Amino acid sequence: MNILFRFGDLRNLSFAHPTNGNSQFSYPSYFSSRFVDAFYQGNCSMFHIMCQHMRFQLTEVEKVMPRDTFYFTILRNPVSQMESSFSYYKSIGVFSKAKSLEDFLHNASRYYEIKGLSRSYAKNLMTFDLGLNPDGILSTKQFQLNWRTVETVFDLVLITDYFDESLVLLKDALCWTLEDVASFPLNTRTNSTKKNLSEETQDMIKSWNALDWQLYIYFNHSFWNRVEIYGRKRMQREVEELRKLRANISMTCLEGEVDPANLQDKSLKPYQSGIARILGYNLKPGLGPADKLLCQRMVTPELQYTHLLVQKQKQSKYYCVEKKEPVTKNL
Ligand SMILES: Nc1ncnc2c1ncn2[C@@H]1O[C@H](COP(=O)(O)OS(=O)(=O)O)[C@@H](OP(=O)(O)O)[C@H]1O
Repeated sequence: MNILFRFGDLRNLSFAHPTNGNSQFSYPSYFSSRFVDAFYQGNCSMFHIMCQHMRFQLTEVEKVMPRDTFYFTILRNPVSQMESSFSYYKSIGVFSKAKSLEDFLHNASRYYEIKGLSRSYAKNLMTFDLGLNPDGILSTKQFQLNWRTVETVFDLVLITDYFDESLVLLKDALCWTLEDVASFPLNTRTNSTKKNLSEETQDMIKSWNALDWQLYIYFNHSFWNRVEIYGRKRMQREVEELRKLRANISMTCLEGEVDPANLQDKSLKPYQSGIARILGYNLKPGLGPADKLLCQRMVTPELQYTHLLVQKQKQSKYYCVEKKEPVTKNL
């Protein structure tokens, strides 16, 4: 999200933000155009970028975004995702009574309620967020239906586990530069709040999240097909370049990644959730004004950056993107 925020911020592009300064579009409800600031108020017809948390619903997103919008999403291995989700949302509804992730998995039918408000965090989270049914039947046809829906809607599906390769494919698809996608990991947890999982627990997570697991396997495969088409050597070269660039920016900007208690600038403290301790960054002292702005933006957490962009957009009286006529294709 930080990459999109910075790209739009630098170019004064307009963002579709959630109403009332929220960072989510009334999640876990399905996305609705009513949840978009300015659009709801009728001040602005179209936006350049929409990237905040939502449960995706194409028909409503299409009301807000231009016809030629590029849609992309990112999937993650459901095993590490569930471990992360449990630590982020341990204190709420669905996980609150479970003594551990293992306890939750062993007694899932007791803890998980299909109508529960926080159930999205506990089962097939990606399937849910993509607007599909997380409690769907486990059949080959259902898996295929999910793959096909996702690949019809999204122009590009990235994989968190290959973050740098993903960034290279993204910048290529959008005709951006490596500078545009150079970024630091954000929302990283301290090691003490990460848990190593046994083989047995990993297998239980895969079968509990079978719809996500099938999505992940399919798109992991299609991701590497795309890399093949891009060129393995070319990919390797560009990933190396990206890592060098990140290392250089890090030398300029960062003193280090630290526990939130040790942050010098408290305004850069990431939101802390559940039992997770989310790390932040201390910037190098004595940065010049231009470097300071760039460095600060690169480590500004999601909630604070959203607030900055909302304020900026309000002051500029909502610059809008013209709604273009639909392109009729010969089908
Ligand atoms: N660059 C990069 N490469 C690989 N992984 C990364 C990167 N940046 C963030 N992360 C990991 O993503 C997890 C947080 O995801 P999000 O930023 O989407 O969080 S949130 O949903 O907005 O709360 C969180 O995972 P966990 O640490 O396992 O919880 C981050 O560590």
